[in-house]
Amino acid sequence: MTDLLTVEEHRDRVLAAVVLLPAESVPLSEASGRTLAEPVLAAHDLPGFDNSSMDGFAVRFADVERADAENPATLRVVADLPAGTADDPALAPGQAARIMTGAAVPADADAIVPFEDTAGGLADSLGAVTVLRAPKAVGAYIRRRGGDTRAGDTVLSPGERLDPFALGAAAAAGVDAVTVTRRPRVAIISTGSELVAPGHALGRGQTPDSNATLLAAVVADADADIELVDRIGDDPAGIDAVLARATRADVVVFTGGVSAGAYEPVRLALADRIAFDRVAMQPGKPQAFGVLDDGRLVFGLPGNPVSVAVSFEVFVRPALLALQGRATIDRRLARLTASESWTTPPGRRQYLPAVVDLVAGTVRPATAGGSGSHLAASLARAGAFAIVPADVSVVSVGDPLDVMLIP
Ligand SMILES: Nc1nc2c(c(=O)[nH]1)N[C@H]1C(S)=C(S)[C@@H](COP(=O)(O)OP(=O)(O)OC[C@H]3O[C@@H](n4cnc5c(N)ncnc54)[C@H](O)[C@@H]3O)O[C@H]1N2
Ligand code: MOO
Repeated sequence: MTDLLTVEEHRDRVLAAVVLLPAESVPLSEASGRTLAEPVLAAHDLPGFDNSSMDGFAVRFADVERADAENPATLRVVADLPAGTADDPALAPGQAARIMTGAAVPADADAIVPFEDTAGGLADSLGAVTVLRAPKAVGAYIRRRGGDTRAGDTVLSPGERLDPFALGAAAAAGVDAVTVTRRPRVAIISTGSELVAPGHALGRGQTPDSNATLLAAVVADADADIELVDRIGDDPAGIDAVLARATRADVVVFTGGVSAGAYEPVRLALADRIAFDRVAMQPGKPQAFGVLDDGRLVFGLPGNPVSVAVSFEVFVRPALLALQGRATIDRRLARLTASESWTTPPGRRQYLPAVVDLVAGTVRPATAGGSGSHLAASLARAGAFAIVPADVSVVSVGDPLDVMLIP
């Protein structure tokens, strides 16, 4: 028996094979979930002009700085400024302009008095205004030009995922198109003559193909496109046939058929083209990976459903994100305390489906009765994987652990 690879050794091999996907320009409306290939620079200052943050009056601070209820200051209202107006009315001493939130502040004004600090409020706001409370200082309630970002400043950096906040920032900075990497195209193929479609009545020895459904969801969640989802039996000839149907894919993910049995179609068909290894992790020990001559990355994940979920998180998802040029390819880790004890396999790092309580700072197994890699339904309870080092054989209550949070 050859030595087991460490998780890092296998993962490094996978990541070393990744070639960044090409970049393309897309409108913001089509950029959600894409990864930036070039920075987004502000096209203009933001805000683009000094503007009011309150509905009220643009005033000369010197006219109202001593105003209070006993000594109100009365000003003549000489203009009305809705948001969007290009007007810049002159204000002489003793004059004010009614102004709405977002409207440009006149060059002669240096403070805003909200309606709430006047005698008449909105109801009596054209003609004259009586100020009952002085603004705190020059600049009160004025949002300054460039206070958020300056023209030419970097708003978003390469490697960032365009989430809703990032898209909003790009739009606010005056940008309507972004340069992003192409979405990876992924083919998902379940292997196993025992597999039937979910919902199909089960005969003896048959099991629902849950891996394809799980993988299609996690692939989409990794901002990749599904090129093909297929299911084949244990005949190795089916492997080349399905590869021929998936020529547009960047990544092909097989599940099942990689271990030591007599009918292992992935191993039998691909042993001379990709590497079959054993990795010191549980679940997910048998792993296949390689690059076909045409550049497609091929993963052969162990067929057990929990093994598939873990293998995807540890190897496939980082590769899909690296293909996109994503700056962060790892899930967030939290350091949490075990609230139950459990035993773990010696010599293999365990990724245990877990329930976390981030408020209490605790983690416990999601699957009763240990870490069985076949516990597909119990996996639904997990929101994380507790990572137990290879040299630990028992986790005791109170032990600190790294926990991979999903998402
Ligand atoms: N003699 C040995 N036997 C096994 C070893 C070993 O080292 N020596 N490793 C075990 C481990 S660990 C795992 S994990 C599995 C992986 O085996 P395969 O990748 O060949 O997977 P299969 O045998 O095809 O399936 C395993 C298991 O998972 C079920 N399965 C498969 N595909 C699906 C699917 N799409 N949806 C739901 N369930 C699926 C399948 O029915 C089996 O029960 O090998 C061990 N054996
Ligand atoms: O390594 Mo297997 O994936 O433990 O069940």
